[in-house]
Amino acid sequence: MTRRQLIFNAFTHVTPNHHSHGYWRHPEGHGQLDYKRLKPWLELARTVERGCFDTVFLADVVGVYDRFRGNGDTAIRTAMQFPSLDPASLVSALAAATEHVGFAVTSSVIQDHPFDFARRMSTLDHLSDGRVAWNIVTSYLDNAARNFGQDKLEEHDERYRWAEEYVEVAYKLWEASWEDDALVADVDTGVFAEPSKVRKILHRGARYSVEGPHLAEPSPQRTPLLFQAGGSEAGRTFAARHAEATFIAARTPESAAKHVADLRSRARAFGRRDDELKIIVSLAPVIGSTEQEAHARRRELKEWLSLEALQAFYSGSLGVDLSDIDPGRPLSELLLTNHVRGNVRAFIEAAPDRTVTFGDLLKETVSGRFAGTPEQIADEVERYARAGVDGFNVVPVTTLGWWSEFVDQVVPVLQKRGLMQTHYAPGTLREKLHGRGPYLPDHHPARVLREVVRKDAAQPAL
Ligand SMILES: Cc1cc2nc3c(=O)[nH]c(=O)nc-3n(C[C@H](O)[C@H](O)[C@H](O)COP(=O)(O)O)c2cc1C
Repeated sequence: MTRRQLIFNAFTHVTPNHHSHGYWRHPEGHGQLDYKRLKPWLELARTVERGCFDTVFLADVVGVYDRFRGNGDTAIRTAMQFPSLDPASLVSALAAATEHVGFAVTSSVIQDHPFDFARRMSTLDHLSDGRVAWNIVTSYLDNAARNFGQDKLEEHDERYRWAEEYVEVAYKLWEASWEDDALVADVDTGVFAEPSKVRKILHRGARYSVEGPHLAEPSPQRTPLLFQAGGSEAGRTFAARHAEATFIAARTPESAAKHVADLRSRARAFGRRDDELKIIVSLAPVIGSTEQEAHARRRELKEWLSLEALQAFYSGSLGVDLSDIDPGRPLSELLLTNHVRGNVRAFIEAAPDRTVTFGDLLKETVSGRFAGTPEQIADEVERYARAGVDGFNVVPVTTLGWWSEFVDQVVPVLQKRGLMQTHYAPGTLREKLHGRGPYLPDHHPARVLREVVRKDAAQPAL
């Protein structure tokens, strides 16, 4: 392969069930109940590093899924992304146990003040020697909004406008507050940092007013590597402008190819090169030593899925209470009714097989599960790579401890085919993924802000 090998993220969530809702009850899923202890996470990080994964990707939501039947009871009863712990708190421990693998932390713009958040990410970037990424999310749960002082979630596109200001504040702190040569630590003169080169950012915007300077000195990457997953018009535009890696929810290579083409043309319109935005899809493989074994295991695992938990999950993430859609009805029938609208209709229309029931679709959709031998899984990876995707969020089928199965059985096949790296490139996470320097390119909006802040700081104070 001429280009860099594909990206592989170990997709996980500090909770009993991330996407395989119901599997905490399965004998192989019990390990996930240890999500609140450090040891299994250290094992996970070491295992995926042994398999040359690019990152441990920590998903997060900051509320309970309370759209289904208008309350959070189902999520609470079925351990559906609940309870959950703070992902950022894990990272310094995982960084101490590893040397190369990166750590992506999900954090919503609705949850932390950007001043505090920027400092926390700079801290983690320092402590991990530049291995941190931020998954920028805008939240989709009303309960999350109410946890942070709002009556309900802001309207969808307004959340992306909010995100624009949020990243602007963070960028100013990361990129523009400290000049590269501000820190001198000169023992003879007693000057640690040069005050004229440590700037206030003087941000005044619709939601935030932040004086600065940034309390953390520049970290190895300054701005953490930027992940994002926007499916909507506003979300795709945001990804095309800011993200260095974006997730797309594609169920077939054909739909992935369309989405890739769309994102590439949007990114080009922002003056970005194609390789500046990596495009990632989910891969949730059930592994078998034969195809029959893999399919039998998949059928067996499917029995453990909790339909209720899935209804609660999709009600929350699609933003529609699905309790009035009979899960036993075939999709073709549902499409005939006017009752199913908006993104639920789009969700059903995108199903490759319309003869299945709605309940089956929910089960099939959890993470795009694929069953096969390691060779067949590698074939599937190749199909998506040919459609133009740059990498995969690998979703563990059962539990925290599942990773050794993938690393021991599938990774060697991927590596043999040149699809996955066999060793890590040196440097920060950004250097490993993008093969250029540790910082964002100078035309990225974060770097452009350096000049804006310099000019603002040069204005005489009023
Ligand atoms: C692979 C993947 C991972 C995601 N992880 C999270 C997450 O951890 N937390 C979250 O709030 N949203 C997460 N999302 C949801 C996105 O942030 C976003 O809300 C969703 O893709 C819909 O995009 P839109 O708001 O532009 O329509 C994820 C989406 C995808 C496809």
